[in-house]
Amino acid sequence: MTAATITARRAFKSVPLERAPRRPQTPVAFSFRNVGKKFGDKTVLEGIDLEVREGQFLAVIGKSGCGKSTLLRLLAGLDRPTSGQLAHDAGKTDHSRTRIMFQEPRLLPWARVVDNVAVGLTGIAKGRQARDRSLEILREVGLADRAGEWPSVLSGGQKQRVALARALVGQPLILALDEPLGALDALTRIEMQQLLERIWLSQKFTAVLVTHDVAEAVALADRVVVIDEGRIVLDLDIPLPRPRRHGTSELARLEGLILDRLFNGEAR
Ligand SMILES: Nc1ncnc2c1ncn2[C@@H]1O[C@H](COP(=O)(O)OP(=O)(O)OP(=O)(O)O)[C@@H](O)[C@H]1O
Repeated sequence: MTAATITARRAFKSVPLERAPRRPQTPVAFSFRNVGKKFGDKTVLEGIDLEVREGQFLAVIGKSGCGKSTLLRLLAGLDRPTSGQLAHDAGKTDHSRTRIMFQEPRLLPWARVVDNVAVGLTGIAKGRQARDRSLEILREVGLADRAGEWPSVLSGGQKQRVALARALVGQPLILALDEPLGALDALTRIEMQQLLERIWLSQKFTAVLVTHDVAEAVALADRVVVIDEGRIVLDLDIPLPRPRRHGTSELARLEGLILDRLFNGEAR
């Protein structure tokens, strides 16, 4: 039996949730403590306890409307919890080193690609320095040769690469990803997953990916949490070596565990 199987089984035996100790030597990047969020009378998140370590890749999965984006917006400081506490490293609530990327690239149509990337350096660098850093990150996402073009001439996948470059150019500690690959075709999506993994491995930021795609979650993440009706109902380690190959039996097994929790509320 592999380590992944053992961890998965352990997580399932203890449904609704068991928290195995994780890399205790690594500092905490952020933590949610008993966080709740309401919109008017509607409770969207409740009793969220989540501690994520620096450099971890976390995927957040759940059915439409379960509160995934709301959780990410709280993390990025775009909204505030109604109850409980959210803390970043050293116990401070500091959103300044968190960047968020959405399903739509949200590029400025009147700014060239390099200037769109430099938007991510607002308040950090300007002029020549901003341009050089933007070009450097464009090289990392494979778009250095498109720096002087307008966003309108890029493909959907290329626009998302620019959005990724803009999110990363300021060297965030935490990158929040709200279904960033959701609108891409299947092949472009796999290419973007590989790019994201490569950059995450080299830059070592903490990644939090909201996705509907269970295969994407287990291919990319160190850990997957499943949200159902505003609560974390499964917290699963994915301790598999990288890079991971799509379609292996180990990944399929973990996908099955997550799908069972999503649709049946339990393991097979
Ligand atoms: N600003 C808001 N005002 C009122 N209700 C909101 C607001 N933002 C989100 N909601 C509600 O909170 C619930 C959770 O929304 P959220 O966007 O977090 O879900 P989600 O899991 O990300 O869904 P999806 O996968 O469809 O994007 C939904 O019922 C939504 O209508």
